[in-house]
Amino acid sequence: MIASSAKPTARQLAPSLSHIWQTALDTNQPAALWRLPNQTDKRLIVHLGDKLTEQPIDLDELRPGFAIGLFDNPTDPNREEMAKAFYLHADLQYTIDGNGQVEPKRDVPTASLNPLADAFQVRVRAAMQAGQEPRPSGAGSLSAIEFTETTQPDAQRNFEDAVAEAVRAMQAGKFWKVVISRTKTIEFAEQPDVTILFDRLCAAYPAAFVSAVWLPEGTGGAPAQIWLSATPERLVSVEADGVFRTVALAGTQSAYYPDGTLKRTADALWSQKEIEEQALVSRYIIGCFKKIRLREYVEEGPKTAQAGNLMHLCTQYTVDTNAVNFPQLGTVMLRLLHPTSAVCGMPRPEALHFIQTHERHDRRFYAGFAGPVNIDAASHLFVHIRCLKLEGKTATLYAGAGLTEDSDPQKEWLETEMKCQTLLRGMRG
Ligand SMILES: C=C(O[C@@H]1C=C(C(=O)O)C=C[C@H]1O)C(=O)O
Repeated sequence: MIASSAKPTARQLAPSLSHIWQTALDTNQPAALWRLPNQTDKRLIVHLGDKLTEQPIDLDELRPGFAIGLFDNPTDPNREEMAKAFYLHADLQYTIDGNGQVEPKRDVPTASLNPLADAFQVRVRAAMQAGQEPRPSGAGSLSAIEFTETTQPDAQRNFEDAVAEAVRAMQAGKFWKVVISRTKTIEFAEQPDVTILFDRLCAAYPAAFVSAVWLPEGTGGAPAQIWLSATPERLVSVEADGVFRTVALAGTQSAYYPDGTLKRTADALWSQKEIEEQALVSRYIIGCFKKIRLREYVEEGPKTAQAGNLMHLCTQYTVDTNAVNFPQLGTVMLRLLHPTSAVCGMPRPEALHFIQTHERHDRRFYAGFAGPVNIDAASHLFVHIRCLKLEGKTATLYAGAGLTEDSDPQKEWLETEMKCQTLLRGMRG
């Protein structure tokens, strides 16, 4: 017999991303996996210990972790309350490089968590020894992941009725903008490996923030679920050097001509309705700066930005928090901005009320916010759109459209279809 007992290399001994992710699922430990826009490294954290609860998101105080906040959780802008979110601590941290090589970070969690951390590592090793081969990393993975769309016969009519109703309310002067959303359900042939879907989205959308968040049963009283997204919209970020960023993103068109060729961003034409819709979002952000008497911000745009299969109008805002001596700006702006008029409307209370009374689904984390906090001394929170909720083999996709009094219900429906395509195309790989 030819000996096949060559010593395993260090590489073969290292767990793969899917080993660690699967162990988090098997042990009911919440986990978050993400890749920042235009970066190669992916990050994974596992939360050990206590059940997740909603907590105030104070970027200056929280220990490293990942926040995921509900849409329907606005704070009263007149009270000094902080935005709330479910918060996963980075008790175990891993970096996954461009070749799929996993590097654990040697930060020991707090002493009381050590036994849990050890037990987790044992489970990961057991998964490896059980012969679960680490799959090749990257979107090139050949495993077919099949899914079919579930037909929802009344979905289009219900959505268009809600749009027509919103248009009437805006023509009557009740509010100026509202974002109405709908869902689309798909059924996977078998429970998908989320790390493959995540890798595919990363490869398809290098400029997006891509994330997958595992919330075990009972988080916020809900069944076990995984939220997956590839969002183009930054809500609030504060870099290690103290630079604060946010964007006003709105207006949507396909990034392709009808014959399938890609448009250049410079060739995108925008209607008056879209220009006004985006200007409302910009005005809202500037209104927030005014409220806190911040004058020294840099505004760039609006410019056309490509987001996967779509294009949007985007204005970027940056502030040097060191120069203006305002270290809490990120925390304060998160409280003031969420939910922005890009996903809710203006004025916010009226738009929110309309959404709550006219949408037939609970948005949960759709149009909430998600992202790493105090990881490598930086925090990056994104508006949680272009997302889906996975429960077993069933995924619910969410997509919305910003409406003004000039909106056409059928066009808005098509816009939500295009937004659903971002994830559907990306996941097909
Ligand atoms: C609400 C969504 O997207 C938002 C709404 C947009 C619009 O109305 O044109 C554009 C970008 C996003 O700010 C979504 O993708 O579900």
